Amino acid sequence: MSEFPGLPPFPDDVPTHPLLIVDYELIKQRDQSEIDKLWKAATELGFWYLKNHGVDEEVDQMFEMGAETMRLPLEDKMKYEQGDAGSSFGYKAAGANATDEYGSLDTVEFINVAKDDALAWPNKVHRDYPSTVNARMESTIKPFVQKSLEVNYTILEVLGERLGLPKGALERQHLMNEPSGSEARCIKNPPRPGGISEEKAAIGAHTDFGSLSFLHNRLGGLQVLVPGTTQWQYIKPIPGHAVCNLGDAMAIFSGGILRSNLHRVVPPPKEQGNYERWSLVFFTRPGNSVILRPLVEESPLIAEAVSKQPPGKYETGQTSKDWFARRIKYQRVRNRTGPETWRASRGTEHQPSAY
Ligand SMILES: O=C(O)CCC(=O)C(=O)O
Ligand SMILES: [Fe+2]
Repeated sequence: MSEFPGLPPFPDDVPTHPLLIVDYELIKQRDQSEIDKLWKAATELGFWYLKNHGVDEEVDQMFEMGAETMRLPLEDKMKYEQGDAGSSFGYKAAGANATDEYGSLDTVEFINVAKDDALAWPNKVHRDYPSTVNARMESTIKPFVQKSLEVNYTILEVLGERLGLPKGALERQHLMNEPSGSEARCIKNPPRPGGISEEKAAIGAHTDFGSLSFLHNRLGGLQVLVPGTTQWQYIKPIPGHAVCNLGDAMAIFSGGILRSNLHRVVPPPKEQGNYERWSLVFFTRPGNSVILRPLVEESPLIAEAVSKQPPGKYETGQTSKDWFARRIKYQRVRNRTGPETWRASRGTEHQPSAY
């Protein structure tokens, strides 16, 4: 099937950027040519499609959970708002984040559920959630989180091997029992009927903060800025194909061998713009105490890559927790004083002096 039921197809005459398609079943079997393909995608663009991941049913249920949550009155949702201190867990109202240095407002609502809260449920690690989240924590969110973790950890393990890291080296940066910023996010963007400029971003240009993002979407809107080009290009959603992308932590751990690429979300193209856009992401992020720096002592390949870069590049001096909190905090418009606030929220797309 090439289309999503009930939604108009992605228009034929809008250019898209083709991603490499990686087969998760073959990755699990450690098929070498599939791993070569994953490596090419991870080092060149940092984005790829992932098929045969086996999470489609849980994804559908997560979209139901998201719809139930977003239908709650705004005042109920605001009781669970993520706040301005640099935590992303909970609800984010539309317009809470800037999308650029001028302070333009984003248009999306998020419900973010911490992996730690989902796995510990009914115990609490980080915070409380709306009733619609609690009601589905056991039946929907926990299975989605568990399956997504399995997919992401498998991919990280394979990338770790290719980076020449000893077994378990990347896993130690993502210890399952250490609290982290890992989270499931359901995103709603309202219909944006024709006439609204494509440039009116729903989510501004950014790199992801953590290690690996596992994304599911049905309408267009996601765009990437391919290295060496200046034109944003759409990624076309394909049924049964998730989109995976690497975040800043993996670019840093690998000394820049792996790519954390800029992307953004704009209104879906043409007729698709008349529909609500829903997307769902699982973000795997390093443990809170992990210092973000290249793993040079553990891999000659990474040591060599770092030796070719300006000294200190990727030595952030920040823990994963602080890196993440900084990026979240300074994109909040309530913390904005001027363009410097936006710059303070940036990731590896900026030079170390901007960290
Ligand atoms: O909604 C999408 O397609 C992408 C969302 C995204 O980039 C993010 O939440 O970091
Ligand atoms: Fe993103």
